[in-house]
Parts: sequence; C-alpha cells; structure tokens
Amino acid sequence: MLESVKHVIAVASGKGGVGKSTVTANLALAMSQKGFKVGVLDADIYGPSQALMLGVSDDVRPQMKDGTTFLPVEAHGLHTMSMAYLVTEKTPMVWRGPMVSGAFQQILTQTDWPDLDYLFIDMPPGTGDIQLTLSQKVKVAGAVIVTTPQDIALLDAKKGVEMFRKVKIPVLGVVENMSLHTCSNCGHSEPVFGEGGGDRIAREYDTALLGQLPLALKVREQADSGVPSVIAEPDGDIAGFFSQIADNMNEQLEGAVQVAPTISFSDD
Ligand SMILES: Nc1ncnc2c1ncn2[C@@H]1O[C@H](COP(=O)(O)OP(=O)(O)OP(=O)(O)O)[C@@H](O)[C@H]1O
Repeated sequence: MLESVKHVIAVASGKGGVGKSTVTANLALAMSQKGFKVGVLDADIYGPSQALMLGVSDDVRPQMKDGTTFLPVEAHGLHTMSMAYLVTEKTPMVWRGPMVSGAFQQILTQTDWPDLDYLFIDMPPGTGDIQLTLSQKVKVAGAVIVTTPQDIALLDAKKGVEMFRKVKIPVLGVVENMSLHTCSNCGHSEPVFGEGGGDRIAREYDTALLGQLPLALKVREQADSGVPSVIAEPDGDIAGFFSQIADNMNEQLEGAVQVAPTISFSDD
C-alpha cells in the first residue's frame, strides 16, 4: 500500500502535450536502472498513456487481492497502475471533477504497492482536482515540472510551480523538453520552441533545471512502440540525459534514501 512507498514524486506540467508522460516513463526507467525500486501511477485519467509507452497491451487487467485491492502490473521492471487498465479504449472519459478525483484516490490508495523507493505519478496537465486531491491525501516528496521552452508553455509551467508551492509540495526542479531539434538528415540543430526557457523559470522560482532533452524522432518512435529510449538504447544519448536528470532529482531530494548495497560475506 502507499505506506510502503518511500518517495511519492509528482510529474506535472501546466500545458498538455509537452512530453510529461514521456519524461515520467523514461525517468522512472532511468531510476530503476540505478537499482531503485520504482512504480508509476498514471493519474492522467482523461488521457492515460503510460500503458502504451510501457508496452502494456490493451487487454491487460490488474489482478485483485482479497477482492478489494489491485495488484500493480509489471512493465520493464516497473510496478504500474493506470486508469487505462480499468476501462476499455472506447470508454469515453466524460467525468465530472469529483468523480475524477474519486477514481484517482481509489487507484492510488487501493493499489497494493510493494516496497518502493519511488512512485512517480504522471499527473494530468493543469492545476485541477487531481492536484488538489493529491496534496490533501498523500505526503508528496516533491514535484518535477516538465515544460517546453516557448513562452506559452512557460507561463503554464509557472502556474504549476506556484500551485505546488501553495499546497506545500517542494518543487524539485524543471525538465525542459524539446529544447533543440537536430535534423536526422543534415545534423543541423535549431531551437524550434525557443531557447533558455527552462533555465529562466528555474531561476525565477529558485529551483533547479534538472535537465534539457532534445526534440528527437526516436524519442517519439520508441515511446509510441512501448519501449522508451532508456530501454531501447540504454547507452544512447537520450538514456544519458535521463540518467543525469535522475541524479539531479535525487540530489534535490533531501535525505533521499539510497538503496542499500547488497552485502556479501566471504570466508576470509
Ligand atoms: N523530446 C521529444 N522528442 C520527440 N517527441 C517527443 C518528445 N517528448 C515527447 N514527444 C512526443 O510528443 C507527444 C506528446 O508527449 P506526451 O504524451 O509525453 O506529452 P504529455 O505532456 O504527457 O501530454 P498530455 O498532456 O496529453 O498527457 C508524444 O507523441 C511523444 O512521443
């Protein structure tokens, strides 16, 4: 249950479509590759995408324990739970606010989470009911804000930072996604969505810039095929970015619990 989770981390964005789910999946996998026990909860109830990104097929349903709790679904070594496991692709999500936060609360608290170092919550975009429910019901260790560098996204990201501050959830830092695009034909790089936005917001709000990710075709292709870049190319540049982001996030998490090294005894 939630008591067995050491750190709940909310991954949020002000604006939709900035790559929050992509960052959540890859960051969780990067953390898992470092030896931490990691879970992912897809709280983006209107548009859950973690199942797709983590390669969980449509017909997978979580098993029940004692008829009251869900057992998380394992994917690439992560323990995952998502609204997508409980509804069919064709079920329209036309719920009102209270129903949405009720459903969120239920999958959060009625999932039999194993001992986890981190539970990453892929939040819906914006500053709505789910964000409020989360802050009221759970002790959240920190929030990671994902943004793209252009002004319109930054404006929304700022609202996100302010909201977390208001509800006393520490903002661990900002991930700037789609920073530079490198042409796969000629290698030329250009800042499609502008430059330096993540850095500006981090300074303005006295928080860290956890990392910058390029806009790259393979990031989308790999995520969409259910094998995020960190797994698809563990030694590639994208995996390297996420490994650094995971380290930076841990640095920001005061008193982060490190996984105890395995101690083996020898006879001599
Ligand atoms: N750095 C990147 N390079 C290329 N494509 C990317 C990158 N980051 C995300 N994408 C793609 O952009 C699309 C939107 O990303 P994603 O679903 O992660 O965004 P989101 O912020 O979670 O969206 P939503 O608000 O709908 O939940 C996806 O198709 C994803 O594969």
